[in-house]
Amino acid sequence: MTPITPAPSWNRSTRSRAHEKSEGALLKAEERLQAALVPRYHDLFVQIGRLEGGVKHLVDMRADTLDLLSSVKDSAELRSFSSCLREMLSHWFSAGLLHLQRITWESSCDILQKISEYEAVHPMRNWSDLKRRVGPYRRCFIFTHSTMPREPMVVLHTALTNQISDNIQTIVSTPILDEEDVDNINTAIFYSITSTQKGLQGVELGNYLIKRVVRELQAEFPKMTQFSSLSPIPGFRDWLVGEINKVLGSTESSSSEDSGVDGPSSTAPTLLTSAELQKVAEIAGKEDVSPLVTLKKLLQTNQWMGAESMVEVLKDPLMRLCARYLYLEKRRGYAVNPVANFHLRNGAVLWRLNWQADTGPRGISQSCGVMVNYRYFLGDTMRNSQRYMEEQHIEASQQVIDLAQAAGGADSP
Ligand SMILES: CC(C)(COP(=O)(O)OP(=O)(O)O)[C@@H](O)C(=O)NCCC(N)=O
Repeated sequence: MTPITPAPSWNRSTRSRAHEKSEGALLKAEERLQAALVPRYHDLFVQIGRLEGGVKHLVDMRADTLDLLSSVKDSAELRSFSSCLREMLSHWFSAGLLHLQRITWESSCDILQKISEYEAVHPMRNWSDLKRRVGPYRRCFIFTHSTMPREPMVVLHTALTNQISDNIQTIVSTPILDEEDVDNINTAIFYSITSTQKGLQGVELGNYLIKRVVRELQAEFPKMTQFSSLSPIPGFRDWLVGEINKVLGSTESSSSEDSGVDGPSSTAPTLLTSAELQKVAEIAGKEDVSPLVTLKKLLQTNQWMGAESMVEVLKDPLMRLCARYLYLEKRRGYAVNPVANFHLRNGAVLWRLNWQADTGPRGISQSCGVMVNYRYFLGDTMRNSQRYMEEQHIEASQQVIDLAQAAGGADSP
């Protein structure tokens, strides 16, 4: 075999110089292309951001853009405008530029008033409610930003307990206790989080705040070992009514088409077992009406809560269907429920469904009174978040998985 003779040194250096030159030219061309792709309004945003009140103006401008996007048909230009703003705001509102502040009854009135007004999850009825939320066995933390010093950007309410709460009434309606017993605290329950600036949607301030507060609480309570949310399930009741309509619609269409072949009703999603439906009809005293029609009306009017026997018979199907809604219903591969998507993005586990956890009118109307614990196992959050974001994998407890699988197993209505 002919030995490969190395090229003379002058060839090698010439070749490497030519290679470096072409590399350099390529990099310059790439920089020119990147600059050309930056929209002109990007430089305008930079100028505005440098002005007094400019960042707040850009936050409000993005909020207006999001409102526009929700009202007009999908506009690529508007979407690009919004994502350019979001990208810049995410730099200006990065974790290192946010200031953590604990709110107590001694905080200034204007901040306390905003905490009350911004509360989006469990609205406060009066000053006593507010005092309870910042008093013993409670922690309220906010992020502020130097461009809006007296504006809570995001608010997190936490209850300090000795177990993972399964009921919101025990948190927001308990009498104000005199003082905390540190030995009685080993768990943090995140029961309300609200991002107050619509223009910062997608900047993930809530995610930053939860992680920062965990560190804060670990420092204050070294014995704290459990971190979990107690979250609402907005949209579950409406989703369930939609599923009932699908079954009713498919039953009507299959009974009207006398094709003799399995119509949509044989593939319509199963909701309740025949036995469950029969009990609903008996208890409601509507045996001459389709049990699903009766159930739909009971759900839409919250009347099912009026009879203990009805509550009992609906517990199993509603828990099954809620697990299916949270664990199996997806939009573009991710959880369809926004609160589930938020906590799963953070790396939490879909850990436990709680029956009759929120029996107030709001809880019954939005989720048939069911609430969910998204549990933060600190050593696993990064992996869980990565698996959710990259593989759409939802980490869930066996209770949730069993309930969701049972939802698929109920026989046809
Ligand atoms: C759930 C929240 C806090 C998530 O906010 P954040 O972490 O900033 O996520 P994103 O809005 O940037 O995607 C936010 O969506 C919100 O305030 N939702 C309404 C109140 C609620 N907790 O459902």
